[in-house]
Amino acid sequence: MKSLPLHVCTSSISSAIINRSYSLLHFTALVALFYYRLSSFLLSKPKPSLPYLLVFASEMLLSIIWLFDQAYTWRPVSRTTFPERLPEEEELPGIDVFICTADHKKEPTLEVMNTVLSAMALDYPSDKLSVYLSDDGGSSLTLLGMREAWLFARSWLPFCRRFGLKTRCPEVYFSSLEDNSDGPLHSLEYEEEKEKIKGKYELFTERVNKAGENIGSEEATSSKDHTPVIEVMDDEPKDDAGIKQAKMPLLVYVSREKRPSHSHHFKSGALNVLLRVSGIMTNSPYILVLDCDMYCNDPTSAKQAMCFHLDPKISPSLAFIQFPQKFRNISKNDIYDGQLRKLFVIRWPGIDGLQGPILSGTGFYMKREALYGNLSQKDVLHLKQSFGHSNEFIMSVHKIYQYGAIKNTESSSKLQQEAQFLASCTYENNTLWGEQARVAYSIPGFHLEDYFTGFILHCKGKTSIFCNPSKPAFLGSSTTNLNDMLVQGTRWNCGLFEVTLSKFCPFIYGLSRMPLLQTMCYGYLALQPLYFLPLWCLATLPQLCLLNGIPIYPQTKESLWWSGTSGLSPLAVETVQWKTSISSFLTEVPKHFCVAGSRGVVSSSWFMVFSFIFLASLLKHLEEILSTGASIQTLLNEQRIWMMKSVTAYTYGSLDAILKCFGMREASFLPTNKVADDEQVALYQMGKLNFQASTMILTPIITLIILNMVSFIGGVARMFIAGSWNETFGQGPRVGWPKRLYTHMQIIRSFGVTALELAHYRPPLSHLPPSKSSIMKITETWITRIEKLVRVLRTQLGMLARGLDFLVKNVFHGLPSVVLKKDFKRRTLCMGYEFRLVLILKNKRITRILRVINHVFQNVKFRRISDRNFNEKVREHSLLTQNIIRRLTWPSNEVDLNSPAPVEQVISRAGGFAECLNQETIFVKGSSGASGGAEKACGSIICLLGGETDGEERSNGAND
Ligand SMILES: O=c1ccn([C@@H]2O[C@H](COP(=O)(O)OP(=O)(O)O[C@H]3O[C@H](CO)[C@@H](O)[C@H](O)[C@H]3O)[C@@H](O)[C@H]2O)c(=O)[nH]1
Ligand SMILES: [Mn+2]
Repeated sequence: MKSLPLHVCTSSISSAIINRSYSLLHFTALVALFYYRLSSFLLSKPKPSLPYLLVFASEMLLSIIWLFDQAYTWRPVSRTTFPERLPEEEELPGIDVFICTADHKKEPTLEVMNTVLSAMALDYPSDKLSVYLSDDGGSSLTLLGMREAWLFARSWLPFCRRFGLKTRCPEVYFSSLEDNSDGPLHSLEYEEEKEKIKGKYELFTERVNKAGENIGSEEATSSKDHTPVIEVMDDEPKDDAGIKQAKMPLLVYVSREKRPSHSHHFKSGALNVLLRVSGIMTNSPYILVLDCDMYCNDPTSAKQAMCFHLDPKISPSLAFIQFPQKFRNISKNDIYDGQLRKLFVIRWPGIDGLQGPILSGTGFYMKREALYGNLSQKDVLHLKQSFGHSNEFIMSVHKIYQYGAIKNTESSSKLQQEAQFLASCTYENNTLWGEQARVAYSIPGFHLEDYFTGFILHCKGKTSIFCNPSKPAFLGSSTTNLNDMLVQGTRWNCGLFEVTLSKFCPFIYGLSRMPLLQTMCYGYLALQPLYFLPLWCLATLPQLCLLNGIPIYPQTKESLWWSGTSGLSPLAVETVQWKTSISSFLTEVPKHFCVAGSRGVVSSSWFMVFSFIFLASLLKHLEEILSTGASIQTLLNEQRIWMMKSVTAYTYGSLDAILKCFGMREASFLPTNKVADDEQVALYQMGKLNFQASTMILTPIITLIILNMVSFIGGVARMFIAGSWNETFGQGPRVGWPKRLYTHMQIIRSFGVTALELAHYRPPLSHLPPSKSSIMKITETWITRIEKLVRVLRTQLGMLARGLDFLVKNVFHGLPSVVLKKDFKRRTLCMGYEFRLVLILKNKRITRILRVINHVFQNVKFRRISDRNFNEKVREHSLLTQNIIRRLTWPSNEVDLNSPAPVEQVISRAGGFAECLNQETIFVKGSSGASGGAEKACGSIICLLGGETDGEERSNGAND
């Protein structure tokens, strides 16, 4: 038994593979995008407009945030625990449960008490369990509620234990009784007992509610100004005399001292007080922290957590076990993404495979020692500096768990005094509380204690574990309306961004202390508030540009003509004259800049990269959604709420943080409203967005919606009226014949072109020295008049080609293959000279043309390339021209206009051939029907290459 593991960790290999391949692909595309952006920025004249630069910056920021997010997907794991293998109950360590409440109006006392009761009823030895409630409101109602809860617990806990209830939050248990499968069914004893308990529960609720009505509003000020109140619930029952009392966990009410002149550090302050007070009372080695609305849904969570804490292999560095935040009030549609799906379903299991999940505020079992920090070799003076002046507490820091001290009535008044001292608001002055470890709030006015405390712990080399059993361990209440959700989001993002702006910025403070991937995870959250910048840009700029007809992408008048020959039909590409500026640019800059040079020129096909990035991220999101069993609707909801959050919560959060940083804003923590409003809940359940929100929240959202609608309608209308489609979408693919740009087919084709480009990791002509690139300088109308083409080519080539050999060596050098394609259906023959030169000849008499071609290439000295690595098909294509020409009857299916050889093959090729493979293609189009156009074309090529032909053909193309 002992040797069996208490828990196992399974890493999901398949999803790691999917995630990593996606990341890699997407990353490549992003690099391509920046390459394009940068090059078109360098090349475009005049320099791009401000909107262009802003859009560029937005894309950069989005990509950086995306990159950090990838760390979460690197190594997702899941864990299983075996609580039945834990040691005997007597050997289990103690647990102190900390519950925080702050405001009895927003956090109904009855609900808080239900959380308290469910924690007391945890399936854990009662003498090892203690529950502390911190009441920041200092409300007499809460104290009264605690006393009542204590009384009710006397009946409730034995009932739970006796019948082994699985639901131990009384409210939930009684409200779901009809469909409750808990307890031994049909047992008369159980039914009887249940009715009795139900009566007691009703009595309990009645008393609490009545007290709530009487309390009035006199408490408003007292919540900010009162002495510490600490009360241990232990009144002995008088009425049930004779019945042997069941063991009960300790229950303590703590309301720390509050003074308007002191900062109280919100929840972190409250938790630190509990840490101290519990230290001198029970000093349990483990601590469970709960929000007041988060009840224990699965009583076994404590034992599950112990499966990790008690594993000697991992426990030395282990700081806490984090359970996911789950919510009882999520509707099926979950329009506000209240369940924070991405966080707890994707990110936390992901980071669990690294150093461990980020602390999430509630539902975690923390090792007390981890919060105290390094205690070794410290003298009393140091300890006092660090922990304050309570001797009792300093002793507790070193003491192991000692339960029962407070049962002794004599010492209990002393203890009470000491506890009050520990809960006073001056106790922390001139100590290290809030710094180092503890519950950290080193940043003035800081309230995001969870993220920050976890961060500090991880920086100290501690680890954490994410435990996500199928039965939710804890259930809380989520926000169910737009306003609350965005207010809460503002608070979180303000906190996150405050850390980013402080000296604890994860990129600086974390990087040297944590592994890179873990830092990236923290970094993602640190940057998340900044989503607001790109979203504001992208939600306004393109729209305004569309409306005003300003092309947002730089218009490149020059466009390199080239074509791809992937599986798609051969493309003809518009030729636009290169401007001399660019040509000279090309000749002047070093070769790799030539890449940039030609790149900007082919802006069109980069449309593909944009589409890829967009589609890939959507598809990945979809994959995540489907693989975790969520619905498509969830995807839509998440996208929508992300955009809404970006323009509101993230925006205000970041601004708040910046203002706080400059001391222009006071710290505040508005607890989330936990009182359900029936009307709101009804709307939420129906899946309707509730727009009853503050103007602060609504203004940006509505403004943007209107702007987008107006721009879209206005922009499209304007384009139709003015016919300025091309200008506006100047970035669209410029593939096709002149004058007939932008047909849908050409747009589709351009995808193929870009795909090829991507496959080769380089733009067209990038391999050529600038001087040779200029061969491609061709005038606009070449395509319509073959003679003109030839003339141009001749003049261009003439500069270089002093002879055929020279030409072959310098221009077509290293081109390994001739590619042929015969398309019987369209009756075309396509012949490519390693994609550099392709002839498309419409002809019925193919053999005749072949003869001509044969003639052309007879004069060329071909080299045979040696390449053992080529696969069969490519090898076939790599044969020299003669070989192919010799076989006048083609093997019909085998010879295909192949797509370019895969990059590695090209690279491995000897003799510099690697330099040469690319897809530049010259098309010569002739029609066989009309007066031997094909022959003419061939003749032209022959002339071009310096071959000899009969006079007729020559006279057509070579007059000048
Ligand atoms: O001055 C304060 C303010 C709040 N709280 C308590 O803190 C808890 C969380 O407050 P809530 O209003 O529910 O905020 P949420 O945004 O729902 O809480 C999330 O975010 C907080 C950080 O902003 C974390 O502390 C929480 O654990 C996490 O659930 C509640 O129990 C409050 O009673 C205090 O004790 N003192
Ligand atoms: Mn909450």
